[in-house]
Amino acid sequence: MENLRSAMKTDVPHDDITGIDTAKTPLSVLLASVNPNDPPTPTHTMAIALGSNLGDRFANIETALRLIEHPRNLLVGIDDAAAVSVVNTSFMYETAPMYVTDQPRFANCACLIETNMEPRSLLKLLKSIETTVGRVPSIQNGPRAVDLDILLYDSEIIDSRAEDQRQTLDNLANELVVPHPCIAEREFVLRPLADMIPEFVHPVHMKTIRTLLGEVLRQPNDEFPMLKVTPFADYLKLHQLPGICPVPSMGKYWSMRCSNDRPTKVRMMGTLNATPDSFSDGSVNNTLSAALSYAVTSVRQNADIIDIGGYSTRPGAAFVSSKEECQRVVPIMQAIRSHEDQDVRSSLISIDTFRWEVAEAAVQAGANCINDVHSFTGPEYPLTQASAEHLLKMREMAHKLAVPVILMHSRGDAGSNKDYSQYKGGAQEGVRVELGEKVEAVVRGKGGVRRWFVIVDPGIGFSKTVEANCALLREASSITANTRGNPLAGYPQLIGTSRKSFLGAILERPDVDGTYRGRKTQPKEREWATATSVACAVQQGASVVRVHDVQHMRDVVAAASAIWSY
Ligand SMILES: Nc1ncnc2c1ncn2[C@@H]1O[C@H](COP(=O)(O)OP(=O)(O)OP(=O)(O)O)[C@@H](O)[C@H]1O
Ligand SMILES: Nc1nc2c(c(=O)[nH]1)N=C(CO)CN2
Repeated sequence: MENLRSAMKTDVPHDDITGIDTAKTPLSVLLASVNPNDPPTPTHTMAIALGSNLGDRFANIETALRLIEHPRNLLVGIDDAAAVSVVNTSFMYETAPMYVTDQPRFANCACLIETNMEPRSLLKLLKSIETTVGRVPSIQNGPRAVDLDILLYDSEIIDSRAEDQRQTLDNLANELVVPHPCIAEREFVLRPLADMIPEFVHPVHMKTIRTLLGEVLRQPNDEFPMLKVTPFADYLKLHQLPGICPVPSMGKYWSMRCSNDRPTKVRMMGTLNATPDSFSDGSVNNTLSAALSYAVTSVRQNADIIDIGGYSTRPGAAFVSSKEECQRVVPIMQAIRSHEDQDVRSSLISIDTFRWEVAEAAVQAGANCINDVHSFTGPEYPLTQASAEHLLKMREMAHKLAVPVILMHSRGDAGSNKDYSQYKGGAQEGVRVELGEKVEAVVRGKGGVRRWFVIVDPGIGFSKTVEANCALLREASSITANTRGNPLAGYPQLIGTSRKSFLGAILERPDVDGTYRGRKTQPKEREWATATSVACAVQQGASVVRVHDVQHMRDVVAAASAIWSY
């Protein structure tokens, strides 16, 4: 019988659960060389379902996960060698309450852990975590701050009840039944499991998780449909429990439909370059008041998030130290957070940086999300040992902060002498493989970033030819398509085309019959071309478009969303 551990390898090859090795790709080899001291693999793999429908739901779940990662904080007298590592997470979902329907919607997800603990001790640990997070006794299937269920323990079948008590589910209190007896009827459990172990064969039903999910989905259901969500962190409001890092409040979130992985609403990211050499707005925003005024204007024009960067990614941009980068962005975050207008003060902000120290300073100053054009490996390309070390540092920081991360495909900084023509299998396949490998390294293994915090970006305009940019854009939905073996399957996607030079290159071309000879454009003169590319991104199912001119692109997003019937 296939066990849980090998099921984890099904879709993407991995030697071990840390997500490193086997494929012998450059990044995996580099990571293994800088991270040789992983603890010996504990003996058991277990799947846990997490749910919450009271209080700060996503923060409750994050708190529970942190407590799971530190079992000795809670269990007195527990074996000193007890070890639990969260090694994989699902996406996060918002779901209609099942059974007792008159209660708030749930947040639901699942994780895989590796442990040397026995199932009974784990159940005790989970019950104690539920209490610590704030669960109080209530009606059966009623509202709760957090619920933690053991879904699977290797491929074992366990039932602690007496033989004659096993006919119903009425006698479960203080007992242990594994696999959890309700898995097969719960979409809110099967979807998260399918994100991680779709090919795992349920040891009782003898069907894969994918098959069980298909069966549940075929049943008629007129409930509120399950949504996939990205929660945002707010460091100005913290939940503090002894023994674990503070957990940010997570009241705001974006959502996608599970039926077609399209957003319930396409989000607009405004772009604020706090750099004197920015390619698109020169030094205009390079003062605190000008930056603040862009932020205020964008919020009033309905931007959903503002991306603030202090280090230009423009080809040939001057080096900026991390101290200088912080000095450029942190005061802007602080000014936004103390603005008199409540809408501005509470707007979502993302920090555009590839450096962990800048990201952390910005988040502590009020940024809600990290946007990294090098998807955690830093500016070097080809990847080196320093890239692998960079990834581990970024990952540790993002894991600790529990904030969303936008991971963009690029091949390092936009230096000279780089050959961008080589994408094995074409641009789509190249991005899926290269970005997919990094995303896997970020999400999987002990200390990984929760899957629900990752947004992917194909990196239009970075390390690609004009033709590759066009091809990526017109087929962007295939990058995150739910096809077997796609490491980017199901992730929300951000697309940034605004004013980029591939649009400039297109506008410079003469038309086919030569009646129009083309013209050179400044970035600001590419707004109509930008509109076309934004419409295409919406049509392709992008969750977020990154733009400069929020007011005009809002109309484009509204019209394109209506045409493609969101
Ligand atoms: N696999 C399991 N995971 C968690 N609890 C279990 C499991 N099997 C049996 N139990 C028992 O179920 C009892 C009720 O747990 P709990 O109050 O969390 O149920 P619930 O959350 O209302 O329902 P459900 O577990 O169906 O989601 C606990 O006392 C526990 O001993
Ligand atoms: N959508 C949803 N419904 C539920 C859930 C849950 O986690 N999600 N948990 C329950 C009892 O454990 C009862 N009903």
